[in-house]
Amino acid sequence: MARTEATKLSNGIIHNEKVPNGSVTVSEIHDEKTDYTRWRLLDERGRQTWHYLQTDEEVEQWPQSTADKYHLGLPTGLPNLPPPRTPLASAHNALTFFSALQLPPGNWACEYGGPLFLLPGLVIAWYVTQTPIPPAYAIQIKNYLFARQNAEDGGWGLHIEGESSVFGTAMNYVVCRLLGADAEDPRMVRARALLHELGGAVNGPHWAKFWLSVLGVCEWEIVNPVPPELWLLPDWVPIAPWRWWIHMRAVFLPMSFIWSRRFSHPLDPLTRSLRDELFTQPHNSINFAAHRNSISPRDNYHPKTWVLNTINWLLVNIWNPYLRSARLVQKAEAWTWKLMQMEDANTDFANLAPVNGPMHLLACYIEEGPDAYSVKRHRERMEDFLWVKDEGMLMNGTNGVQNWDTSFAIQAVMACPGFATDERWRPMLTKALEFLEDQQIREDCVDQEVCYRHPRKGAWGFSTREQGYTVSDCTSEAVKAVMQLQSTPGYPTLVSDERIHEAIDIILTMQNPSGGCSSYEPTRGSEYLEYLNAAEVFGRIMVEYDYPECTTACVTALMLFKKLYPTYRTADIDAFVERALAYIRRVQRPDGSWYGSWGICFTYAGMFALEALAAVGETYENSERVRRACKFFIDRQMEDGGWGETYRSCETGEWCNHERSQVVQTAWVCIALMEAGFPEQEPIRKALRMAMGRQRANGEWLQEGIEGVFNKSCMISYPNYKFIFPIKALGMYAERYGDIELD
Ligand SMILES: CC(C)=CCC[C@@H](C)[C@H]1CC[C@@]2(C)C3=C(CC[C@]12C)[C@@]1(C)CC[C@H](O)C(C)(C)[C@@H]1CC3
Repeated sequence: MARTEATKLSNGIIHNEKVPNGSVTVSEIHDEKTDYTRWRLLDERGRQTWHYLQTDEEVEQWPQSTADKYHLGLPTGLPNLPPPRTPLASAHNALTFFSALQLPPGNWACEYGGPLFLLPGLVIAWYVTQTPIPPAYAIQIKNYLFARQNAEDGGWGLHIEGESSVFGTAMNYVVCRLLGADAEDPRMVRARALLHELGGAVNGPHWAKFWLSVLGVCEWEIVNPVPPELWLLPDWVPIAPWRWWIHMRAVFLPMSFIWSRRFSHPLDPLTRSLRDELFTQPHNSINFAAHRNSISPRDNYHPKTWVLNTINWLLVNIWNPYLRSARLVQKAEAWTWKLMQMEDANTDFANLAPVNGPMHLLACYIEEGPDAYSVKRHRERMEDFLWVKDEGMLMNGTNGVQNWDTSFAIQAVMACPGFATDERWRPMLTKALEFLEDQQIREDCVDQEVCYRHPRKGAWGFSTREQGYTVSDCTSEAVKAVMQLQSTPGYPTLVSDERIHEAIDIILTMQNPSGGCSSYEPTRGSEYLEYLNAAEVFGRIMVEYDYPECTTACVTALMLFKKLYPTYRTADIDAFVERALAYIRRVQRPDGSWYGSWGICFTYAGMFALEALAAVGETYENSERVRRACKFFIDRQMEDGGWGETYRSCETGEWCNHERSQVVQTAWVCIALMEAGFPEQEPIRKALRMAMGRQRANGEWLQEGIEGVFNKSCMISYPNYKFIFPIKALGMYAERYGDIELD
């Protein structure tokens, strides 16, 4: 075994430096582990944080819940159930299991991993802001990354199922090193070899170059400009940042501030060593400025356009050296800082998402110093993004899936005849209703026009009320769940009519002139802004687009509302629905399918689109397009009765069959066919038989392929879907055809 020398770093992590001639093999590696019986998930009104208990006393006082055990991959001890013979019995078993995972405030939680570019931002931000990293976190994060290292080449990709890229490999290599991994650990050696094969870190995309410059491993000259001056453009300018998709402008904001300050962590032994490890030539011989546009083909999903390249050239060669006056810089930085403070105030430092969150932490550290309240609060908020599972600790794509999964869970149960009025499920559903009531956003943002925020009073976001961002379909799915429960005998009216009206008012603001709906706001800028897409690794990110999924959610919420409240804004609702349906019809592809942007892929969007059409009475019987849509699915049913497509469908825009059918996608298609009123029962029965066949004796289904996507190229996990959608499909079947045995 090689000899190691331990160095204690400023952040408290013990860092093992292998003496150069040492070598170890994978079989000799004994990674440190944490004690899984000591992890606990705390859910405070939806704010979820994991805690590693230090003493036996604490362990005794705070017992591990079934949900903790399940998420950690420990045996839950949940009992085997009578084998289900009918769809409803299967749904019942599934719900028996799933209900045990409900958290005390009434919501469900789960891992929300997939992207592999989030931890690097967090860990680099922690490191450069001297934030102490608890040893248990360091151990767990490394374990997760090693568990997710691609077996064939030792690298990491953009997401957990993606092929290795410079972005994934360079950045996660850095994370492991910052958390104490040894450069001579064979897994690091392999990752480094691959990175060098791909040309080294100079071939990373813009975000990689940005973070490596922050860390002091690259020179800032390698980073294409991120000028905060853009925030000074008058609002009417077609490229003004307020028009961009909310995630892009939220990232651009702190990034432009940090870029403008050219913050770099002072060199230390570890970063000095990284300067040697990440490149294929000696650090001092690299012409960083010449690598601004270097990028490996594996990372170049959306190559920069000639327009952007020209703008970058002008900024680097003319604007920055000759025209960018100190006064202007100061003004731009002051205004970006003000906008950042508004984002922090409006979210209580939770921030929109895990990319801008760590950047805000760093920006506050730069501007206000290490002891500022803003820095302290941001450090606390970083906890909200972390998740622990059997493989280790990862960073979620948001601060959780609280509202979204809880709304869908309610709707799935509502699809099962008799469940909502069954005493067995009433407490669970009432709790879930209480949670949604608590999470509706009750106030608009302070100075919403100044900080370009869309109205939010009455809305629901994807995760929590604190995060506080209106999302069209999250509002719709939540208000649907609330209306469904509150109109069922035996449930309290927690959300008043007035508050339901407020939600509907918000939904009515979400439609674009096209008739379609986007995610967070109506579209504010032209699709041509995609010419300025500088991220390289993602497609279609610059502005809000229309999505059949979001549009459908709005339509179905409005239709249910109209049924229950037939007098409120009826004309507006009718006009909205008509335009929305025209949009859904227009974007159907000639082969009968719809392309999905938030779930993989055609199976997901098809389910929504057919639900929207069914909501206005357009079904197989009376519509050629619905028949075409059904044919699209029937043609792709697999031998075993299921359906399966891979994430490649999202990337390529063409159906890519999975080698194995997937329970979640099979449920989506069953729901789609039932919504469509597909006249033959056999394909649906066969599909549900397959799903029931994969159900375990305790009622659960095991995790299969990844379910979700964003920005066309990045996949993201929705582990609760394997409960929610099969339950809904089984319930719908029983409702429509009777709860009969399927064979
Ligand atoms: C490129 C950047 C900034 C990465 C950070 C990740 C976010 C952009 C992603 C992670 C989760 C994500 C996919 C999400 C959405 C938008 C983009 C998010 C927030 C939305 C809200 C869009 C509308 C969708 O119908 C749905 C509600 C499913 C998702 C939920 C998650």
